Amino acid sequence: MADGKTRLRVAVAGLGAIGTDVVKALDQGIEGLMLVAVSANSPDKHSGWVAELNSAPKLVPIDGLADVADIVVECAPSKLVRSIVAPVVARGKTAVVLSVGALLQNEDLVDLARAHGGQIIVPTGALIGLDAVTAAAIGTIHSAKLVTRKPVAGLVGAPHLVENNIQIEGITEPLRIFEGSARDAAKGFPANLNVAVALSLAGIGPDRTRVEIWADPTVTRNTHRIEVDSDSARFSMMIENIPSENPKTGRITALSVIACLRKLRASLRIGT
Ligand SMILES: NC(=O)C1=CN([C@@H]2O[C@H](COP(=O)(O)OP(=O)(O)OC[C@H]3O[C@@H](n4cnc5c(N)ncnc54)[C@H](O)[C@@H]3O)[C@@H](O)[C@H]2O)C=CC1
Ligand SMILES: O=C([O-])CC(=O)C(=O)O
Repeated sequence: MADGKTRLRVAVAGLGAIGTDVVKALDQGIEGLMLVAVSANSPDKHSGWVAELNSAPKLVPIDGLADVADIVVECAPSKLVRSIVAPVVARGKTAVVLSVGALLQNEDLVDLARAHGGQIIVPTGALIGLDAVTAAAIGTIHSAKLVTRKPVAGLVGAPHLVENNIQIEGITEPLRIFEGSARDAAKGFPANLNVAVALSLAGIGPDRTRVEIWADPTVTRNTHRIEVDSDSARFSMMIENIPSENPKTGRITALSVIACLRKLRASLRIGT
């Protein structure tokens, strides 16, 4: 549990575009939290800068994180979600999950958390407006839709494109490459459309949430527009994300995680 000063111990799994920024923010200090451990695929690559952090977190394999932390932040490839999250929630601890698309294939993790008093937190991440969506979902949401436009570099290699032999390299005009449910979007674009699943889990679920994906050579930003109609409000919102060093991931994603961590123990908490 928390240390003597009641600071919660935090570990970060995955030191890529998101994890590196989250680790640095934790090291700079977040009220009520302390960085204790990180996991990397190639620890040697990271040992230098990690050792220079003020908090000097331990480098441990992902299966050791639940032993040393109260909160584990998953920022790793989606195939690792189960091995990172299951031991955490089974000990009644908190997992912050970024690879939210993978939760659809691992829905029992939520049952595991419920059974053991753990919690899975999905930050708004690269999206916008989940506060309004969760509020509207207390009433009745009639429809929810996401339209995503990404530069080609943010989509190449996605299984949906490979399996359907859809060529997007060299296109000169926007091309709609997918239309369907959030569930199918997550299967076809596991590293590119976490936002679709986040929207669906906040609202009306992965089968009723509609998704359109465009490969768009005219945009430089990962652009997401949500359109929601409910018995309390109708709203549409758009976010244009500047890609991070990983072109699939918007820069704001790491900032959303940091904001989410700040809220955990903040004296003043704004927003749902
Ligand atoms: N919820 C959201 O809004 C968003 C979610 N994402 C998702 O978040 C996850 C992380 O994204 P990025 O940081 O951009 O990815 P990234 O590819 O930049 O970083 C992932 C890191 O995990 C490391 N890794 C691989 N195997 C590991 C292991 N066994 N142990 C520890 N580390 C390991 C990789 O070496 C890499 O450094 C991805 O699944 C991505 O799809 C990305 C953007 C938005
Ligand atoms: O949802 C994702 O996986 C990433 C994304 O679209 C973004 O960062 O804009």
